[in-house]
Amino acid sequence: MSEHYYSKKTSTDSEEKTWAFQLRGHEFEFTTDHAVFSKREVDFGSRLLVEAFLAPDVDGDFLDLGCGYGPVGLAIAKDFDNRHVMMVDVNDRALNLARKNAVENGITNITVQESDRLQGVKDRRFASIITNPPIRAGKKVVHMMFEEAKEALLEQGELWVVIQKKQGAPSAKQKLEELFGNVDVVEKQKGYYILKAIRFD
Ligand SMILES: C[S@@+](CC[C@H](N)C(=O)[O-])C[C@H]1O[C@@H](n2cnc3c(N)ncnc32)[C@H](O)[C@@H]1O
Repeated sequence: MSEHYYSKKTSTDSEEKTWAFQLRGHEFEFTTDHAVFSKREVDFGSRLLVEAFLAPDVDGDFLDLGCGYGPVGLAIAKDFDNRHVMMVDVNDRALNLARKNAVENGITNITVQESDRLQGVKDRRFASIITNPPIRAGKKVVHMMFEEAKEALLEQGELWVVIQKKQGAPSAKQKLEELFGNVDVVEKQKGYYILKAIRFD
């Protein structure tokens, strides 16, 4: 059976690598491994998302949905140390790396937890949900994530998404418009779109 970064269990051999990367003006050391998304450097889209992100007006925790080895949630947790960042993923290896990367970078205002979409954090509400979604898991899964994200946001909470035009940015934008009644293209670079939708009801 083929193995993907969105699989829950990872049987591929482990070969951890550690490298440095700067995000939001902070120097990080990330450890990554086989069968984890973007293992050689921080993905261009994730970096664009992290750099574009602004805290919402509303108080509350943040959620990094599909955290992988942790670059998005950890960079945001570092910069907003008055907020708590919940980081979730389905992939066990990614979750363990995210925990390790939090420790190695001295970041404590986070919780790393297994969750299929938002099913594992059903009782929680967030001020911002930030995601580089698992395109390869399919449009149905990604759009379900958007639906569940809307329900999990506080009033005036914000959903931030990075998605490439060729991987479905137009249909993601349309889905967010339908769900939230608003969507903003915060940034566009090299075919990557940063979309933001605000929960008003
Ligand atoms: C495009 S990657 C982004 C990873 C990480 N945020 C980064 O920037 O490197 C999407 C992530 O979503 C995770 N994922 C796939 N299906 C998921 C699901 N049903 N629920 C939660 N996370 C999922 C994958 O394991 C993967 O780590």
